[in-house]
Parts: sequence; C-alpha cells; structure tokens
Amino acid sequence: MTYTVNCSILLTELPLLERPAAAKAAGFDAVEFWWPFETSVPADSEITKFENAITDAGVQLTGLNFNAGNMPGGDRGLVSWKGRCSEFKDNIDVVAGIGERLCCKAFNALYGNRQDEFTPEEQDELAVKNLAAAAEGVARIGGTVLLEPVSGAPKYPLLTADDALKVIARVKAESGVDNIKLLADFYHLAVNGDDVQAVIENHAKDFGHIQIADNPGRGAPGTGTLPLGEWIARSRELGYEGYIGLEYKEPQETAFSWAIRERVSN
Ligand SMILES: O=C(O)C(=O)CO
Repeated sequence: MTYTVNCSILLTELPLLERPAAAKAAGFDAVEFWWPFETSVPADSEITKFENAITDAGVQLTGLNFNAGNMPGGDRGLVSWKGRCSEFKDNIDVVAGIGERLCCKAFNALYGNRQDEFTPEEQDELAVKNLAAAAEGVARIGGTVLLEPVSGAPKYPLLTADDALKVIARVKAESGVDNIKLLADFYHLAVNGDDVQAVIENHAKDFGHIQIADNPGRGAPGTGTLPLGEWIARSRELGYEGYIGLEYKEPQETAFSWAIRERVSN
C-alpha cells in the first residue's frame, strides 16, 4: 500500500519545513502539500527551502496544490476566481518548476468559490481556460492536473464526482488537453452525499488521485464509519495504481497508529 502523507493537514504541531522529515520518521516515503507559500510567485529562496526540506528528508513529493488563496480564511482556489486570473497563470510555471525539480507529477487545482458579483457561467468560462492553461503548463514535465470536489466550503460549486467530471470533459473538449483527472477524496465525496461506491465502480481506473479521511470528523481511518479499506481495495481491483493521500486531522502522537496496526497485522 503506497500512502502519501499530506503535510498541510497532518503534523501541524511542527513547523511546515520539519514535517517531511517527521513523515519519514513515521515510516512514510512520500508526502503531498497544499500550496505552502503566501503568494503565487514566492522568492526563489523560499522555494529552495521548501524543496530542500523534502529532499533532505529523503521523501518523494507526490502532489502539490496550486495556490488556492487564503485557505484558513475560506478561499478554495483561484481557478474560477475572476480578478485573480494573472495570479493563477503566474503560479503555473512555479508549480511546474517545483514539479520538475522534485519529480512530482500531480497538481491539484482547487476550483474556487462562487463570487456573488459574477454569474456561474462567467466563472466556469474562466475556469475552463485556466484549467487548460494549467494542464498545458505541467504537460512539459509529464504532469497531470487534478480537480477535486470539496466539502465544508459553502460557495464551492464542485460537490460530487460528477460535478468535477463534467468540468474535466468540457476542458478536454474545448482545449484538447488530456492530462486532467478527478481527485477522488472519499471523505469529501461522502460528506457531500455522493455515492462513493458507485463513483469507484464507474471511474476508479480514471482517478488521478485518491485521498482519505474518516467521517464524521475528518479524522484518521477507523475514527469514523467510512469503509475506507474496502473502497481502496475496490479501487485497486478496478485499476487505480496511484498513491493514497492521507489527508485527515489527527494529533501527531496518534496520527499513524492505524497504519502501524495495519503493518503489524499484515
Ligand atoms: O480544502 C480541502 O479540504 C482540501 O482537501 C484541499 O485539497
């Protein structure tokens, strides 16, 4: 089983740059991050510090989110955000540069919240163009753009797998890119009332990435009621070969107890 530790939501007791080493010390070889900087184009020195934290820890960066705005303040992406288009575009090269240097190939582009002053159509129009630009930008390093339905953000319009798949189909049809895929976060899908089992049956082989957390609570596997083990196993049977992102909230002390139990029992 290949897990990747989401170091933006886990190990948060530690400074960000210490988290990759802590993930390694906990027995993992791969990490993923939400955009770890304040701006779309951070200083080179900031980027180097981030990259060194990962390479020095001896872990692989498997996924990186594009700049998504002020996430603690409620922002959930720049992709459809009218007024921040140039920031998103400028971010693409920075993301691809980090990906190139660290051999990371998966880049999550959060769609963005609805803005009251624009129609959904206007925002979707922009999103389709921005997603195509992102896909073209990471294509040069063999990268894939991921699109994720998210819960807990009242104005975020992609709630189900189908919502995201429709956007993906439109981007492909209008721009001809092929390197854009669904990020199936089983927690978000379940919270939003999607039929996760059906999503797996119909789309597992096309998932660009899987992330997990249990529900209720967005905690570690086993803290809630979701059949995460079964869903992962079925996704694998149906052809999903990628990492499983551990994107849940849990104190560092107990964050990976379930994985240790799993290793011992296997
Ligand atoms: O905003 C969230 O909860 C996410 O999962 C972002 O990737």
